[in-house]
Amino acid sequence: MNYDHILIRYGEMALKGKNIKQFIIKLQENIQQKIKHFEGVKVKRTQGRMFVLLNGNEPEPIIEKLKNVFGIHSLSIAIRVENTEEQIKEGALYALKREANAKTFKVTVKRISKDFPIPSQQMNQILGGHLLANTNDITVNVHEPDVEVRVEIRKEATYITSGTIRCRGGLPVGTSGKSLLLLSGGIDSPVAGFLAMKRGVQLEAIHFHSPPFTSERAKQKVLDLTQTLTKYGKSIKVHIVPFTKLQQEIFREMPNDYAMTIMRRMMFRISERICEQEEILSLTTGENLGQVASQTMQSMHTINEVTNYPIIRPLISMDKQEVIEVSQEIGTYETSIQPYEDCCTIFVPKSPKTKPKREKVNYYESHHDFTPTMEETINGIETVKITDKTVIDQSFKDLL
Ligand SMILES: Nc1ncnc2c1ncn2[C@@H]1O[C@H](COP(=O)(O)OP(=O)(O)OP(=O)(O)O)[C@@H](O)[C@H]1O
Repeated sequence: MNYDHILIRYGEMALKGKNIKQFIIKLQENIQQKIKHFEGVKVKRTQGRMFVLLNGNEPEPIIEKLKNVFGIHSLSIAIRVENTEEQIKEGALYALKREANAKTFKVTVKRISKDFPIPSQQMNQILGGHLLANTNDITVNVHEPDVEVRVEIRKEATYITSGTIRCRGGLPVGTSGKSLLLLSGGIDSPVAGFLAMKRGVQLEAIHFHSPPFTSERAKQKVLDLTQTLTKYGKSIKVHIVPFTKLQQEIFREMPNDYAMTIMRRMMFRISERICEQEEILSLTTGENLGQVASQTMQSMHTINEVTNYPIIRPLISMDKQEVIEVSQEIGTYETSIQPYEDCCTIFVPKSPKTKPKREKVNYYESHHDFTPTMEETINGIETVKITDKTVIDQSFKDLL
């Protein structure tokens, strides 16, 4: 007898009424995609649960992958036995004995298929007695057991587990549409992307760079961050915008204290063009309230004016320290703190307006035609698809 399945629970998704089927199919697809490199592994669905059939594979490396699949609430290693009292007893004993350090246990039986003749409560007692009789130094504790042996008697078979691993929850990536993440090399925007993905959003990313003021390393850092994000979803397309000429024109032609606001408006305008081209319905940024001049309420109001697209700002209510903690946990922090320049910080004027007015910005913009440079910039955009297998190093630029 051996653990041969991983049982997957999908919490919040169970609340989605009529759409549940579509969510479950997407979750199954995403799981299959993440573990397709393990030979013989299969993902199966039954009522309210999903199972990974291990087919001889060790469970641990597969669990490591599954922990990062949004939509999974928790999982357990399971053993599948036939629906007979003897088999279930044997399976429960195996599951309990695997927990070598446990001093107390509890059995919880769920009889989902009424084809099985013994009611749950009675089966609880039968199994509790069997486990006590066949083990030493372990007692029952129904309130705070070291281990809970869970027995689910289903129509096709019984699944027995003895531990629960909490996962990230959220919704399967791809069930909430696509968003374009404005990705800098900083700490915040990768976290924003991660949190959007957690709500089922599939990402593409856009990065503005300004060579020679920003280096090849700075661009590569963004690709590295993107690759880390693919751990939590699918491959991600990154659109790299050559921003130098337009930025220089903005800073040359516009009043210094309004240049940053106008630059941000250009970033949204260009992002919108990518959205149209890629059929993306929203933008996602790492903006927060009140951190810097471009993130005051007044500033957001003025910058937002140029787009009708919804802007998702997952970090809006978070403290910087909270954002840092998430970035450390998801593995983007160490890359984000590498000291490479960002186009938006290189060109920042000494004293940008913290309360830029819409009328003034519109007035300034109407006195200069940015269209030719804007079109040239858009024509120069390069797109690269990053998967969790993409090899990114200095020579990567040759692929662009
Ligand atoms: N070079 C860039 N390319 C794409 N998006 C950018 C770029 N620079 C900034 N952004 C977007 O604008 C948001 C606000 O940037 P800003 O530099 O004001 O704040 P930040 O807190 O330093 O953000 P981050 O830590 O993400 O760089 C970023 O979170 C990101 O979404």
